[in-house]
Amino acid sequence: MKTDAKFVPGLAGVVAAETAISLLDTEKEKIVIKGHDLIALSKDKDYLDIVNLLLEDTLPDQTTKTKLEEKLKALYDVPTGLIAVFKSLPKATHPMDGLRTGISVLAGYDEQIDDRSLAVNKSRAYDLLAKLPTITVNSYRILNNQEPVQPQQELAYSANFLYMITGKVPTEQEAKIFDRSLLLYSEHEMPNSTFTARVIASTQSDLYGALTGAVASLKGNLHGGANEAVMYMLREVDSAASFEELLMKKLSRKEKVMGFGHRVYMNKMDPRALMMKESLKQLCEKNGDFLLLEMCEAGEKLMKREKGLYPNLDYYAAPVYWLLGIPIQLYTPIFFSARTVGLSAHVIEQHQHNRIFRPRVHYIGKPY
Ligand SMILES: CC(=O)SCCNC(=O)CCNC(=O)[C@H](O)C(C)(C)COP(=O)(O)OP(=O)(O)OC[C@H]1O[C@@H](n2cnc3c(N)ncnc32)[C@H](O)[C@@H]1OP(=O)(O)O
Ligand SMILES: O=C([O-])CC(=O)C(=O)O
Repeated sequence: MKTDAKFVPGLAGVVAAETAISLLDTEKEKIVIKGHDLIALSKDKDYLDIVNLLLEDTLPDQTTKTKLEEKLKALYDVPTGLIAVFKSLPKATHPMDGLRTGISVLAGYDEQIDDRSLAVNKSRAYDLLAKLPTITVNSYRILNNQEPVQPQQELAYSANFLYMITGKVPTEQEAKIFDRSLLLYSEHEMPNSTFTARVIASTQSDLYGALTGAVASLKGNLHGGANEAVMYMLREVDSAASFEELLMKKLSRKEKVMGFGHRVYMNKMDPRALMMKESLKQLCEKNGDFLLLEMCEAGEKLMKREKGLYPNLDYYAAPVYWLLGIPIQLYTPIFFSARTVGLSAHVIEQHQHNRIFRPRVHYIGKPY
C-alpha cells in the first residue's frame, strides 16, 4: 500500500498550521507579527512591546508596558533547587543543554501543571519570560565555575539581561542594540523549533515540555546554533582577505557556511540581518574599529558571487554579540530566551485549537 500524499523532503513549502501569530510574506517582503511588520516595529518599539503584542494581541501604551515590566520583575526569582541542579551538571555541558535542563526542571515547580487553559498558559509564559535570563546566564556561569548573579530590579528587562551576562551596566546604546536583537529574534512563523514545540503541544503535553524540545531543536547549527558557529568562524582569521580564503576553502570542500541561506529567504537577504548589520556598524563606529564589519561584508559579497546566497539573522547577530562582550556559548541560549515569547504564543494557540500531529510515511524498506 502507498499513501496518495506527496512526500516533500524537509516539508519544504508544506503548510503545517493555521495561525494568527505570524507570517513571512515574501511577496510583500514583510515579517508579519499579529498584523504588524516586525522590521518597522524594530525601528521604534522594544522587546517588551512585542511580548505584549504576541501574548495580549496589542501594542501596549506606556502604562501597560510599565505594568508588564513590573510583572516580569516580580517573577525574576528562580527556585534555589535549580541552582543545585546546574551545580550537579558535568562542566562540559553546553549552556543550551543547561538551559534545556533548567526549563524541564521548572515543570516540577508548577502547581497547576495539568492546566492547559488560556489564562494559566499565559501566566506560565510570563513566568518563563521573567526567569529565562537568570536561568540562561546562571547555567552558563555555574558551568564555568562562576558564582550565580542576581537580576537588578532597577534596570529595564533587557538591560538587566545584558548586565547579568557581562557583569557591567550597559550604556544606553548597548542596551538598545541588545534589546533590538531580542526583538528581531522574538518570533518567526514556523521554523523547526516552533514546529517542534507545536508537535509536542499537540499531544496535550505542557509548555515546559514543548519548550524543552524547542531548545534541543534550536541548538542545531542549521538553526539557532548558527550564530555561535558564525563567531567561531570569524575568530579563526584576522582579516577580510583571510576570511574570504576560509570561505572559499569551505565551499571547495562543499561545506555549508554558517549564517547564510534560509528556507524561506533563499534568494534574498533576511530583513532582520540588515537591521543587525546596522547595529554592527554603530558598534564599529563607536569603537573606531571596523575589522568585523569589513570581514562580514567581504563574506557577504563572496557568498552572493559564489553561491547566490544571502546572510540570515545569525550572521550579523554574532559579531554584534561579540562587540557587546557576550561569551560565544551564550549566543544560542540568548536566541532561545528571546524566542520564548513566540514559542509560548504558538503553544498557547496549539492548545486552544488542537489536533494532534500525526503524519504518514512512504515506506521504502524491505518488501513484506
Ligand atoms: C535564525 C536561523 O535559524 S536562520 C538559519 C541558520 N542556519 C544557518 O545559517 C546554517 C547554514 N544554512 C543552511 O544550512 C541552509 O541554508 C538552511 C538550513 C538555513 C536552509 O536549508 P534548506 O532550505 O534545506 O536548503 P538546502 O540546505 O537544501 O540548500 C539549498 C542549496 O543551497 C546550498 N546552501 C544552502 N545554504 C548554504 C550555506 N550556508 N553554505 C553553502 N551552501 C549552502 C546547499 O548546499 C544546496 O545546494 P545544492 O542544491 O547544490 O545541494
Ligand atoms: O525561520 C527559520 O527557519 C529560522 C529562522 O530564521 C528563525 O527561527 O528565526
